[in-house]
Amino acid sequence: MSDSKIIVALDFTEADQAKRLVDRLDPSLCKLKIGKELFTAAGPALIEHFTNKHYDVFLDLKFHDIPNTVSKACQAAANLGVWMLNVHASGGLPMMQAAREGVDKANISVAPLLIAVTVLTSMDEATLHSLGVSRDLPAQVLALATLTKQAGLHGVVCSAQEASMLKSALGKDFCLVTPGIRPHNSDKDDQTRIVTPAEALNLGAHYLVIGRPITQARDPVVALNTILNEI
Ligand SMILES: O=C(O)c1cc(=O)[nH]c(=O)n1[C@@H]1O[C@H](COP(=O)(O)O)[C@@H](O)[C@H]1O
Repeated sequence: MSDSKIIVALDFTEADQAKRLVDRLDPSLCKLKIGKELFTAAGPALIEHFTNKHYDVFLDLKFHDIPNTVSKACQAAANLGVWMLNVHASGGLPMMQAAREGVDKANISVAPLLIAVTVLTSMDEATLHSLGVSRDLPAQVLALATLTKQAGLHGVVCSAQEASMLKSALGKDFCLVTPGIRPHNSDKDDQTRIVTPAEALNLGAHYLVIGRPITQARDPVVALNTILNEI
C-alpha cells in the first residue's frame, strides 16, 4: 500500500518486460496498472506477483457487457486482490449497479475501488459526435460521471481537463483517475485530451495514469522520478 498518486500503466506484451521494469521501481513511489494487453498475455499470476511485492494494482479491463456478466467479472476481479478495477459507464446504470453488487460478493477483506470510464481520453468531440452523441464532450463526461455516482461507484476515469468540473459537481471525495497525462514536450501518441502531471493534480485529479512517458523513456526510473519531483 502506498500513498503515491502515480499509477504506472504496464502496457507490455509479456510478463517479463513488466517484471524487469517493476524490479527497478518501489511500491512507495507508484502504483501499477495492468490492462487488457498484459492481462491477456500474463493473467492473474502476474497480479499476484506484484501484490506479493506490496504494490497496489489497478486491473484495467474496462468491463462493458450485460449486467450479469459484468457482475460476475467484477466479483472475479475483486477476488484477485486488486486495489482498483473499472467498467465502462456507457454500459448504463443497471450494469454499474451489478458491477458493485459483484464486488460486494467477493470473498476479500478489503474491497477494491470500483470506478467507471466516462469518455476515453483518446476521443475528441468529433469522434464522440460520430457515435451519435449530440451533447458536447464535457456534458457527456458529466452525465456519465453523475450516473456512476448514482450507481454507488467510487469514482471515474476522465481527462484531467474535466477534473475541476467533476469535483465541483460531484464533490471532492468522488475519485478522479486521469490518464492522458503528458509531461511538457512529450509525444501525444493516440491521446487527444492531455494535461501535464502537475496541472492534472491542480485541477483536482486524485490519481494520474501514466504509461508511455515512463515505460518508453530511455530510462523509465529517471522519467518517473522527474515527474515525482515536478508534482
Ligand atoms: O482506463 C484507463 O486506464 C484509460 C482510460 C482512458 O480514457 N484513457 C486511457 O488512456 N486509459 C489507459 O491509460 C493508459 C495511458 O497510457 P499512455 O497514453 O501510454 O500514458 C493506457 O493503459 C490506457 O489503456
